Amino acid sequence: MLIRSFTGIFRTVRNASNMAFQLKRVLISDSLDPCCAKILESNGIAVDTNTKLTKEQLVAEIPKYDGLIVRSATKVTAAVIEAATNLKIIGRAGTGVDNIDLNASSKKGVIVMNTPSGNTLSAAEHTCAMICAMSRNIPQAHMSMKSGKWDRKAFMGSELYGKTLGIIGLGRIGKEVALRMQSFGMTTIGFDPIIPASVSAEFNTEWMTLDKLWPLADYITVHTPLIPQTKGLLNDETFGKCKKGVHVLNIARGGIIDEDALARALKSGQCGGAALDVFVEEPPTNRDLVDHPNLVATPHLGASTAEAQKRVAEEIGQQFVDLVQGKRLEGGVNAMALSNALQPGTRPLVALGQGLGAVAAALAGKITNKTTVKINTYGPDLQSAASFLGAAVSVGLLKVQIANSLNLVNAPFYAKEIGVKVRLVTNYYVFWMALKFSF
Ligand SMILES: NC(=O)c1ccc[n+]([C@@H]2O[C@H](COP(=O)([O-])OP(=O)(O)OC[C@H]3O[C@@H](n4cnc5c(N)ncnc54)[C@H](O)[C@@H]3O)[C@@H](O)[C@H]2O)c1
Ligand SMILES: O=C(O)[C@H](O)COP(=O)(O)O
Repeated sequence: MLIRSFTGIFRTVRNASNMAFQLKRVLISDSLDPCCAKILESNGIAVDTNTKLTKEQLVAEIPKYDGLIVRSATKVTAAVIEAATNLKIIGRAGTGVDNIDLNASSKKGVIVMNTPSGNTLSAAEHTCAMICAMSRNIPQAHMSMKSGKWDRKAFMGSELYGKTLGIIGLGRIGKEVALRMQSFGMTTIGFDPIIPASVSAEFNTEWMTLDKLWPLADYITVHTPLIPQTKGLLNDETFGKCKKGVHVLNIARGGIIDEDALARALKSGQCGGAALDVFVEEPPTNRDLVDHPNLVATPHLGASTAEAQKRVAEEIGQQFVDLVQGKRLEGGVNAMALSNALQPGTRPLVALGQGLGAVAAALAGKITNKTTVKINTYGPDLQSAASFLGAAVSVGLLKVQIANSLNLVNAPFYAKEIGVKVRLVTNYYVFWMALKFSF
């Protein structure tokens, strides 16, 4: 019995040191550049693409797959995740993961990963295009001409030169927007709770609190995720703190600017113009807002360029392959522990912890709270080894003693090998084992 257990242990140890991640079949349920499927297939992963699934069909189909790749159209709800009996990983070819139920994914042990920088430049350029379009009424003038008119009076615009652009959210896109609009002669100011003033100063943007920003900005653009702290950031009260005629943009996520408050501000003239690429409901049902003459709208096109789509498709495909091959976990949204576990310096210790965990599991039932496990290791970092071991045998039954031995001073930090001797002293027997982990 004990011998059989140890055969199992050695198998587990071998798998653990590979850190391999099996994926057989992936569903791509939103429209993606074909390079993603090619990357997966050339690495032995079967791919089905079906961008027409209804909610119900997705729930019915998902048990066939151990991987799913989406953009923003597919809603990966708790119902989908509950039905997904084989799902291990959800990839988002893009940035926002608000269409994926992260709680349900984490509870089920499903990794969610995104490709947060592949569409940054496209979204930033789209924002700048919207600022220009809005300041010169280009869409309205275009529509007027298309309807056969030649109206040079109705579309008087205003220069951007000398105006102030308030940027809320100074991350990847916010920063690129700042740099581009400065070339028009705009002064950029901004707020972000994480990015400090010293960092925003590096891209010539003065950091300030929102209360200071509202009355200074001629244009306000939001580049944050949609989270409880940013939902309705622009609302009746904050519009009231802005300059009369302020122009606002949302290329980030529907709802950061409260749509009803925006409709009211446009009606009263408190808001002189707005540009929206994203909506609370997509497609939007609030026609009063969409049809307002001072609103410029696009149907969530921020990332819709050939370049961005190629980048995010390639990135998500490669990220899946890297994980399958145990190389790294890039873009993990809900799996920090696993991302860390795949770092080169940590991998040997994780493997050690897994191996020892397997030892503990195999001995479960044969040990009591009187059992002492003495572990002699040689390798780079016994403290970490000890903490991984602690986690691995957190059954609470073992008294663990870690004893240093052999050549530790000269051990390289990135070990190629860790050796461990486990001495189990139970009520009934004393047992020695020597395990060696190679990487
Ligand atoms: N329209 C599109 O097609 C499109 C394309 C790409 C990204 N996006 C969206 O754009 C947004 C920004 O993307 P990113 O890549 O720049 O993200 P990012 O993570 O690089 O930057 C977001 C910034 O928002 C800041 N932030 C968080 N809470 C805040 C708050 N309460 N007030 C002010 N700032 C706050 C964060 O600290 C962070 O610096 C996301 O919502 C993303 O989904 C939209
Ligand atoms: O968050 C994102 O990456 C953007 O909103 C793009 O969404 P899309 O991939 O559906 O165009």
